[in-house]
Amino acid sequence: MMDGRRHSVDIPISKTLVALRRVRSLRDPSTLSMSKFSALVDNVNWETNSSNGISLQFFNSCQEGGSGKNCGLRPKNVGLHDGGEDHIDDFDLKPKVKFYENSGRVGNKKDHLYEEILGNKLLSERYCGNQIDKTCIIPSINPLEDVDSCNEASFGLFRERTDCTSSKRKNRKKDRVKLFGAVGDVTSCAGSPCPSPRDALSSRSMLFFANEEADVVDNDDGGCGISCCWSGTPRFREANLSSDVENNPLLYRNGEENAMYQTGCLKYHCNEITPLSETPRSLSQKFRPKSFSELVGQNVVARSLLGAVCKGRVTSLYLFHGPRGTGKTSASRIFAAALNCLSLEEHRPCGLCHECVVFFSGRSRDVKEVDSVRINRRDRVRSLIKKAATPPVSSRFKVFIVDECHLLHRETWATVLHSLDNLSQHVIFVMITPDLDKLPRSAVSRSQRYHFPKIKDADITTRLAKICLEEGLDFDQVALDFIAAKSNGSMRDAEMMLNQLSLLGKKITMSLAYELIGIVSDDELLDLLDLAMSSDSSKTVVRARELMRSRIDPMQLISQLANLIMDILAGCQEGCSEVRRRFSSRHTSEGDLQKLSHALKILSETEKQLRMSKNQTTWLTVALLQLSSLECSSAEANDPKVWLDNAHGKEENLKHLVNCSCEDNKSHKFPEDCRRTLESIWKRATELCQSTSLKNFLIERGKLTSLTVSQGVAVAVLEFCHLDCVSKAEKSQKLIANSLQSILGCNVEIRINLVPCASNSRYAKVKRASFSLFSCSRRTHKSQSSTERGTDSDYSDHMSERPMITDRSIRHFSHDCGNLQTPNNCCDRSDVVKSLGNVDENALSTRTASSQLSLEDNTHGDNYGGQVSTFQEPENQPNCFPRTFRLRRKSRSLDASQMPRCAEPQLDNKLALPTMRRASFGTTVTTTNSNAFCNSSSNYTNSSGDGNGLGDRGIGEKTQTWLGGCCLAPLPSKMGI
Ligand SMILES: Nc1ncnc2c1ncn2[C@@H]1O[C@H](COP(=O)(O)OP(=O)(O)OP(=O)(O)O)[C@@H](O)[C@H]1O
Ligand SMILES: [Zn+2]
Repeated sequence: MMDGRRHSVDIPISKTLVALRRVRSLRDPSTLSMSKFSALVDNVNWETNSSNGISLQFFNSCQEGGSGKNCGLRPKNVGLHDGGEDHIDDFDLKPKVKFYENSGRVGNKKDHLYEEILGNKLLSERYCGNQIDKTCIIPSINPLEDVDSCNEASFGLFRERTDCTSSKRKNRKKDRVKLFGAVGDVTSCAGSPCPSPRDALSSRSMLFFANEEADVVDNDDGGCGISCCWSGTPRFREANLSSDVENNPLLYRNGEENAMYQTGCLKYHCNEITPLSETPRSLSQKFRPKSFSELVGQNVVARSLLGAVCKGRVTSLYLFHGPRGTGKTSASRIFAAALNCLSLEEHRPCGLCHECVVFFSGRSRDVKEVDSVRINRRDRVRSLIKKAATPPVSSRFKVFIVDECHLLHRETWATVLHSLDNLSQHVIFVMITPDLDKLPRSAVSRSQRYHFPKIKDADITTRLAKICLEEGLDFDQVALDFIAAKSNGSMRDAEMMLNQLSLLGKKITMSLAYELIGIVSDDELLDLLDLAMSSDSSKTVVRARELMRSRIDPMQLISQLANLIMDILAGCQEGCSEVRRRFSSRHTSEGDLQKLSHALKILSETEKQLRMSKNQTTWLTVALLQLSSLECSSAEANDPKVWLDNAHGKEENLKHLVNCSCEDNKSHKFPEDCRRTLESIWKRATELCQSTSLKNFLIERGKLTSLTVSQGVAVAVLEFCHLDCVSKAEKSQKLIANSLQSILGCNVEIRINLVPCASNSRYAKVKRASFSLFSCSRRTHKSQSSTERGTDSDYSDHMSERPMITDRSIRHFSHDCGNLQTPNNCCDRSDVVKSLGNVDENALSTRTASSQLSLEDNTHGDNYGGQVSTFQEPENQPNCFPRTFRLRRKSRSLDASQMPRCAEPQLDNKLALPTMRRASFGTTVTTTNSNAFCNSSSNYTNSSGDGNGLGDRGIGEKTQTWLGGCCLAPLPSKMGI
């Protein structure tokens, strides 16, 4: 059966010597040291002659039909001797180095010859189909055998392939001589704890005189790209394993088996391999799950796969997809092992049976991991299919695991899918990808898909704790929680982090984790967020700089801040740290939550900017500063209560800006707060104006009387006492808008009112009600009772200070800033003019007439000192606008056709002009003096007392058409100025 042959191959002497030197470094497989090989090399039968030739005698064993021809020693040649049937003799007598090549596979009949090198017992294994001859002990430890099959451990020195009895091989591998100086699979040697399949390429470096193509490309698979089987395990290394196994051919003892596949890994180093250590490279490798029960957080998948195995209901194409590091590759290997496990128990793979042992030791010939990049070549994929078509060597199934299968070309997919039907039932492809969308639909639909979701933090923590205990690592539970939270559902990431931390040799604590990972602690983060939201600009900037100067990457910081805010908004439920809980309990008001959600928006925008920016630190600082200048656009944010919540003690906070025009001020402090806020904003805005004259002009003549923030747009109402001032302001409106914009951080619409002062005789003469138009704020307006007003000394003072404004001239324009859209809801200019009675038409800017007349939202049922009529908006038109309101002086009612279900407004005859308040959920038309912020009756008197009011003139004869969903509100008194 055995055919020992002797071969001679020409090898340059220098290379030979180098090779031999390397051989000396080979280590003992039983201990992962190469001592045995050193001994072997020491005993190499050197034959030299004067012409610096060197001859080595090797034996190559081919089990089929070898001729036993000896290749003699030749100067400059290395003679490789085939071991033949008398190989033991050969072994004993002649060479000190012998290798046997097992090339025989005829049909289903496979004979394997194994030999332990140098004195170890010769073992042989014979396979007849899937029948394992009981005399067989362990397959394929023949060092040369699986160089061809690219799968198995090889202890090889030189190999001469020309003598292989297979003529096919002869042709293919002619004159190739290789040095295999390693324990382990030379051409694949991937995975845990050996390098991953991607590292297979590095195995090239081990090849000595090799033709690269022949080396890297598997010989048996014709270069199909199959890189290994169970690449995640070290190769067989136990020299005495065979003898152990001999006694117990089908089962290993637990410990041995574990030890076997958990030990050792290889390091490729300049053309040679030296074992790095006896332990796996990382915790991740060491603790790679080896059974379904070890697969954390993937219970459904595990149960389903196990069910398929146990019930024998397996299909030919599986697709494992899901985020990285969630166990797809591990599961595919476990699945492959389970499919071939010989155990009859439910618990499969058992890890004990022959198939399991072979598999986990990385020597299975029926489970292959395929390099999806390499397989893309047409010839390779064909070769793969051809290989798949051959029956399994010893197992029930031939399993091909294709990791990163999204890298397969369409054609490759097509070939694989096409051949699926033709392949036998025993062929199974397990495709793995993190991204299902990148696969052809046909592939997805034909496969059985298994989704591997992100692993829960709690599961990760438990696993980490277990690892720590097994590894004897000291740890703080919170640190593990933290690692789990940072690993984003990836067990691999978590284990990697733990691995890094464990290398420090200290107790695994939070601070260590922060330091190593380069992130900000919760304390620091919340401190920064607090500062940023408190509008303490300088401290915020200082703190942000400190953090970034020390260690933090702006992107990291921004993502941490965003995560933190999300946690707080979510109510700090799961796995939330104590410090976060404390923070969120401090920020419970709706206003705070609005502010936080707006902050989240800013951060997400900034993150995009950061990606493209080189100056990330600056952008981040800008973003942090913006966090304090938030505007809230939601209805809740416009709730006066929210406003009041936020107003106190934070004057400069932009939250103060939210609807400073709100008159729902049961707190008398409100107007004062509001006034101060507006003053402060106005001051800052004017300071930003570059022109000194404009600055002075604005400070002296202008006033910011209202600021309404709605839907991301701030409407600023400015007042000037003189028409000339108005004109001047109009000319500079862009500059003003820009200044305000940079303070408010949002689009600004400017409206300018002419509000003649008492001192201004020219305008004092024309005392008419003034109204201004501004965007609705969706806030409810509740009236104050006159008694309340009476006691409101501030308010009374304020009112008494201000002369009644009777001028009806309106200046109203909007400035389109950026993407601000000015609503198109315009009223007819002539109507406005008409409605204003005897107002000087020229005093109305054309823009006024074309601008939006707003109806301010109000809740149904509100009234203003008994003078207000309220009506609801149509049910089917909540919040809709533009709306049309018709006010008829004659009927003193709203046009019912336009306003269904509206109550008749109680227009006061004496009123000069109806002031429309905003409408959102309900629309209220109030008849009030424009100057009367709170509609006190005294104001009406004053208002009507001028005799120029509409009431006298009878607006009913004229029709006002108001289009638009905003408010018409009296401004001067609003801010209590
Ligand atoms: N579900 C899991 N249970 C236990 N360990 C896991 C799990 N998922 C991943 N790991 C750990 O992470 C390592 C990598 O896992 P694996 O290669 O199976 O992930 P993957 O999903 O295939 O990742 P990728 O898509 O990046 O290839 C394993 O060695 C193991 O230690
Ligand atoms: Zn088993």
